[in-house]
Amino acid sequence: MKRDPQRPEERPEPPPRPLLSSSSSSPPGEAEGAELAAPVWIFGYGSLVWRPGFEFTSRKVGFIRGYSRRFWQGDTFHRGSEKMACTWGVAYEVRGEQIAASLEYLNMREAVLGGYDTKLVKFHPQEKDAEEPILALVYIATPQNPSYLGPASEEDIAAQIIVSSGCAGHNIEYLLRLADFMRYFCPQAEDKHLFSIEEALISILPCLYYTEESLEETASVPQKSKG
Ligand SMILES: N[C@@H](CCC(=O)N[C@@H](CS)C(=O)NCC(=O)O)C(=O)O
Repeated sequence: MKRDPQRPEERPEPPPRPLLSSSSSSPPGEAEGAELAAPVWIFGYGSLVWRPGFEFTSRKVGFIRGYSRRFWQGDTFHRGSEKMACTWGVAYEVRGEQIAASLEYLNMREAVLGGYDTKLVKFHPQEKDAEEPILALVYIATPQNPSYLGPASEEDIAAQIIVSSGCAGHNIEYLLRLADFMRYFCPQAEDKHLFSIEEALISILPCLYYTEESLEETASVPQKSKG
């Protein structure tokens, strides 16, 4: 059972408006001048940040308000607050034929296999001159979904991540790639939960991160002679 982030607490959002209002009968992407049709934005905050798995036209780093990323979701397939919480991630712009293709792919990956619900949220691009927030689709796990594991200590979550892997790879990769994304693309953002789990994981597996001290300690330990 692996843990990936989802958000059990959420602020009541306004009822979602229809995502794609199209008067044409043909599916999105085949309508006349589909490339001129309005784009759809999809926000990722977990593996979608570093493994979207679908074709997109552009992407932006930014955040959504009212949600907190929590590793409280277990998954046996892919890798086993009321202050204004923010969750940072990546929003992908899809256009034309990318819309149907990405939604079909994500419905399987996120909803059918992952137990996530879909919601419309306001995405705030990180760019300084970003105008208005962008309406984006996000896949969110609620406590009612079958893979919900609920709150646990960062140490327990780290211990579970260490022993979890699945068809998409090891759960350690999931955690470390997400922590790296936050460090390099959103250094100003806080995510105590994520980095406490990473810290707990490194303290359990010091081999993951060699430090000067650990190398010196290793060197000073007398090697048992074979034989
Ligand atoms: N919905 C979140 C989490 C997505 C996520 O991690 N979903 C799992 C399925 S439950 C997944 O696709 N895992 C693929 C992987 O671990 O590479 C996001 O927006 O990134």
